Amino acid sequence: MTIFTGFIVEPISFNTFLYKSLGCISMIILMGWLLYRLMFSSLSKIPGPWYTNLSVLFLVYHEYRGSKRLWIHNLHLKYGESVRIAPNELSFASATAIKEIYTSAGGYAKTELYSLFQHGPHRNLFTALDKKEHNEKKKRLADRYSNSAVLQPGIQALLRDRADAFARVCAVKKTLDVYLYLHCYALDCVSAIVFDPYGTRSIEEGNDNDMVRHLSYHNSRPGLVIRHYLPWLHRFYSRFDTRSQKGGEMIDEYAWASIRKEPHSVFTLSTRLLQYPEIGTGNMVAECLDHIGAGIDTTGDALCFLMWEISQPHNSKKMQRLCEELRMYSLENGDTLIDLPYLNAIVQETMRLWAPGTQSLPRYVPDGGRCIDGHFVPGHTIVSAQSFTVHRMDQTIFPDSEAFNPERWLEIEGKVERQRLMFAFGSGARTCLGKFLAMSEMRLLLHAVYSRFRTRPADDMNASMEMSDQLMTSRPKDMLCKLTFEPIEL
Ligand code: HEM
Repeated sequence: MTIFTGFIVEPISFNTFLYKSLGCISMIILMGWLLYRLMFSSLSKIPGPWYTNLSVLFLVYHEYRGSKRLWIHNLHLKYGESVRIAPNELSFASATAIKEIYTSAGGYAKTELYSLFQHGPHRNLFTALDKKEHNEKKKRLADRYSNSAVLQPGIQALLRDRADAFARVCAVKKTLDVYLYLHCYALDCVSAIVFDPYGTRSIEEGNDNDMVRHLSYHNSRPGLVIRHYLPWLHRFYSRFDTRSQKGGEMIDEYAWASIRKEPHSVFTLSTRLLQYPEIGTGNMVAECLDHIGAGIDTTGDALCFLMWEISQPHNSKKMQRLCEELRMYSLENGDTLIDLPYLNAIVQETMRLWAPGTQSLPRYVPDGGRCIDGHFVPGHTIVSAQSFTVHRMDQTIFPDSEAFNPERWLEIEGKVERQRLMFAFGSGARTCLGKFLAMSEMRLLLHAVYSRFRTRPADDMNASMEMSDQLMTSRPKDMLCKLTFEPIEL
């Protein structure tokens, strides 16, 4: 075999010729593919780093490492409110995009990422992907968590009882790891709404407390990412995730035992589910577990960030103002605290900065495509917004947006714009079912603590309170937050 290389004709073997030809062809295909991806693929015109045109691997890498939230946030700061984060995936940060994606008629369906939170074969309210199936489930359950339901005296008494239990521990221990005890508080509150009178008492009782210890220190993110992208590998990987498995077994056992007990209080989730025996006990238990799971880390972590922040010396005036407002209300006449301006401002600012559901809530663009923020986006593209960015990016609406400034919520000017950008509980048909419960839990806990104590970081508190990410939520990095409680002098 001979081949021309310039002007010299060299003899080469057939194999060399074959390899060189294959190499050339592969190179041409690769160049063509790169050119197509970079110049002509459907999302290539949308701003974003060039490499996100090529592969989803960059996104997966950040998801696995737990750096996705900050990676996407920095891309938004660089490229603006619309950013391409993978060949088939976009992130948005404007109020108009949120309205289109999460509330528009016809709706955008949740992606399969949510299936990771399924309990065995059971699809629940949170994990239902099909819109019709979701509507049916929601019709059954929505009134359990409406604002008026949560504010009724029976439920308020349960939440107050749990908040008082928390304050008693503060009084006795004086220095407390609130990360653990706020998770206990959140579990005790949500399990009461789900199963009363069989709610947990994890603030005081050893076995329930142990359950929280197993549930609240897991590192499920890497395992979930592997399960989502490489399900076959997960069987092997999950063997190392023993701590969350043990917590899972304990809470499963608790839920199965509680649904079988009788009677349940009339306002509970279990009472409502038991009215539909056709759905089966397995589905009922799975639904209850979902709500309990949704209510522990979220409310617990939000309160933890809040108490840490307000305990900082530079926030002492804010704490003083909160204490003074709360001390005017004894709660004995059944006050729900819903109208206290500074308390509400503190909770709102906490939800803006540290609402634990900080990350992207992914949805599929419906068939035929849609226009989002002036970009045509083809059907089946994954689109999302993340509250972490939405709550920080627009400095005209949230000036000095990284600062904890509850006072901003007391200003009349710009109120509508601020509210329009609040995305802590999601938006539209899939908005958080437990948001009124969570807000009430937070208000009552803050009353129980700050009408009696001032707090400061404990002398030996060296743990990091940086935000650290799980798959869709964020929590304090070291999962330890030691505060010292000093009784307020009368
Ligand atoms: C600070 C506390 C909480 C935060 C920040 C929070 C956040 C969220 C967010 C962002 C979503 C929407 C997910 C999406 O659209 O993809 C959601 C959904 C949901 N949350 Fe919460 N949540 C909190 C507390 C709770 C509590 C206490 C419960 C207990 C009942 C709960 C139950 C649910 C349920 C059942 C859904 C699914 C709703 C549906 O798909 O129709 N959440 N939550």
